[in-house]
Amino acid sequence: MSKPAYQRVLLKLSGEALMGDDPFGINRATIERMVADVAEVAKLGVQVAVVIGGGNIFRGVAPGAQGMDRATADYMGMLATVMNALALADAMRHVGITARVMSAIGIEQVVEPYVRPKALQYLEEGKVVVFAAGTGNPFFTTDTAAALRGAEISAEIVLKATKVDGVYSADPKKDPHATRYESITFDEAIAKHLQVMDATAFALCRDQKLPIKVFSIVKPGALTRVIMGEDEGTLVHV
Ligand SMILES: Nc1ncnc2c1ncn2[C@@H]1O[C@H](COP(=O)(O)OP(=O)(O)OP(=O)(O)O)[C@@H](O)[C@H]1O
Ligand SMILES: O=c1ccn([C@@H]2O[C@H](COP(=O)(O)O)[C@@H](O)[C@H]2O)c(=O)[nH]1
Repeated sequence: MSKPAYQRVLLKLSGEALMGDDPFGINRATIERMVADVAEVAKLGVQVAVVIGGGNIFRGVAPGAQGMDRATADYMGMLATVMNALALADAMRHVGITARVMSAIGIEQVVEPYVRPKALQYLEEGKVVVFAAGTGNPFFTTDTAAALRGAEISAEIVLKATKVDGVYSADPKKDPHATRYESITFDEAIAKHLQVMDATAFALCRDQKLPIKVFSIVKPGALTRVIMGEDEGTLVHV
């Protein structure tokens, strides 16, 4: 069998995708399927760090946050990602994966704080590290947290696992004529205002020469195919 194309990856899991077909929250079958995908690549010896979103629970820019102080709403959003991270680590434990949740916000009774050398140690020990609470700062997103943590841990690539199977010329959920790119440069994605990730995340990855692969978390086997370097999703590159 051929070898994985990467040794260390930063996997950004969409919070929204965790809902499955439910209107909000965490769908059990969906989280179990996602974790099975992660288990498959962890078994290949790939070091996996995860950043989980919070869109299935709360977003600082959601209608429910209207009238709230933005920073307060954003802290709520970050706390939502902590809940998802706990659920994810627990689901991993059920399938025999040792996971460690590290939070960018101090919440020591619940999870340990993010300490970079400790995260690197866990990865080298073969544990999956789940980064919770985004960057720890309001006015950012978990996509930016993925870019930041990916650069910090010297990941070879950021894998954005989402509900769509790549980067399109327009939001494929809104425009049926949108076409998918096989690859696209960071500058092009930013210039065209492609909303699949925020511009801050694109710019950080561009400056750090950290490629991003956008692919579907819903498509069976897609994560393993990406890890094996097979044709899947869209590569965003310098
Ligand atoms: N040009 C585009 N190409 C592909 N997807 C796009 C584009 N523009 C907008 N989108 C939308 O971007 C969304 C990205 O989804 P995703 O759930 O990963 O977002 P997210 O904000 O990172 O989620 P969460 O915050 O829950 O983690 C897709 O659902 C897709 O409809
Ligand atoms: O660094 C961060 C990360 C997230 N937030 C807030 O949390 C929600 C949920 O994150 P998503 O990336 O949208 O899944 C986000 O909308 C922000 O409100 C943050 O403030 N800082």
